[in-house]
Amino acid sequence: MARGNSISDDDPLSAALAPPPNETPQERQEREQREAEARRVSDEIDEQLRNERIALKRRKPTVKVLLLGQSESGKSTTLKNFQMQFAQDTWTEERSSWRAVIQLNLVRSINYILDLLSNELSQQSPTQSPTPRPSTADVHRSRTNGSSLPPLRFTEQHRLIRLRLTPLKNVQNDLEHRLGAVSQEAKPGPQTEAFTEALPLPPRSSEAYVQSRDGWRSALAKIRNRRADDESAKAADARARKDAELAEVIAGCAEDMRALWEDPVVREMLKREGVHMEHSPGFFLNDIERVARTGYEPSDNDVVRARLRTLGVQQYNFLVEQMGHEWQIFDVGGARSLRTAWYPYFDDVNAIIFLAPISCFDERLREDRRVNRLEDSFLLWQTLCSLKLLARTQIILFLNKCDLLERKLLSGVRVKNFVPSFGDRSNDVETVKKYFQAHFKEIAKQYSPEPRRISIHLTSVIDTKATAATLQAVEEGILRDSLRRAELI
Ligand SMILES: Nc1nc2c(ncn2[C@@H]2O[C@H](COP(=O)(O)OP(=O)(O)OP(=O)(O)O)[C@@H](O)[C@H]2O)c(=O)[nH]1
Ligand SMILES: [Mg+2]
Repeated sequence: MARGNSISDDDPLSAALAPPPNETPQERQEREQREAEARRVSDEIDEQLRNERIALKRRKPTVKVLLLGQSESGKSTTLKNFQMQFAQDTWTEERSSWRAVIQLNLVRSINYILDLLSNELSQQSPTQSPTPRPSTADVHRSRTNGSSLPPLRFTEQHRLIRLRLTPLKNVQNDLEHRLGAVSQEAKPGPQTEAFTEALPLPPRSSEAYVQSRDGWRSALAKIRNRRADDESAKAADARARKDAELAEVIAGCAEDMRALWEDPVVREMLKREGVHMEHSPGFFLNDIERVARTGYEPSDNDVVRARLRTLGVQQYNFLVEQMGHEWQIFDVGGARSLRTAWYPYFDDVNAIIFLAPISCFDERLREDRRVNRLEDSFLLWQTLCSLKLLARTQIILFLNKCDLLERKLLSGVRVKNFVPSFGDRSNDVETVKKYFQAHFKEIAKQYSPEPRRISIHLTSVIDTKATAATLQAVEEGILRDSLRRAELI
């Protein structure tokens, strides 16, 4: 090919690409062949890139869901339900790791009762000074001690049971040590300015966002039956021996634990203290015989009732096979001091499932005993609804713990004593649910920067069968909404 007029001799690139001036016909043919080959390869690459782009467009986008709500609202329990429904294999694999958590939940309840008992016994014996009362933050209390009642009739048997159950203190320490920080509940701390807000402002420095990914799944990994990748055979052996030892101690205490829990004087003591063990998270006192047996294997129902708090942010990915979408669910810690860690997840989230435990209308936050738990949920909901960043994010509201709400109302707790605006409405479960639901709806309507539809579900997420149906509806709703938004874009 001769040099064309348009090519300037001064252009070094054109000069380099131009054919040599004295090209023979043979050389020209070879050059043209080389150029044709280069064009073919280039076209092939273009075609490949085009196909990849089309495939990428066809691939279904990842659906990101954030679970939010105060501590003990049921976020991790909801995640467990998702796991059970959409990731059966890992669920089954992880199930036995919950044994230690359930043992700890049980032993902790017993030790709590023992502390109260010790206190009562020492008051009866003039030679001993009373032991400090256990923290009221650990269980749900609603009444104060009645001082005009006849004294409780403790016997020698109570002292013996208390003595025989002493080894459970060490069992609790051992289990807490092995599970790490997640096994400790939030303690009421000094009420710093920052945490008096339902959703504290995000920290200025991005460093404060550095979150431990050390969620409950890594705590479980530490106590797996099988050997961890980085664990020596000797260490795994010692761990298995320790597990067996703890299980033996717990099994040895089973009879006394049952006797303590079923004892009428102890029950009366709990009643007078206003302690409702059965409303507390991680309640296994009605399952002592089964849970304390050596070789105990947790059931699905046990696992959803087990309590282990979330500290870091727990991410869980799974594929919803029928739809072919990958789902990423983020489970966060709900205590006030942990809520600043939520902000980085607001950016590109498809949907938020907000859990409000409506049975908590008569309880206070563990981390700040001045704050009513339902009031905290209302405030948190209001703050989330009003965030501009989330104005177009789909929000699904779970009014959770309906089973506990029903039990509480049936036991005679009156809503109007804790929520004055409830007034003289009937204290039955349907009226109370409707009232709370209307309140959440009204807040969303009043504070959302743009009109939004909120889908509300009345749930008891420890009921895995009912929750499976709810999650199916939630999943379809989220996908429909995400697709509709994608089309609008
Ligand atoms: N009875 C009853 N218990 C529930 C329900 N939902 C959750 N729980 C129990 O409440 C406790 C706390 O639930 P979690 O799921 O750990 O709460 P969370 O919101 O993850 O709490 P943090 O990790 O502290 O933020 C657990 O023992 C659950 O089994 C419910 O609907 N009914
Ligand atoms: Mg949690």
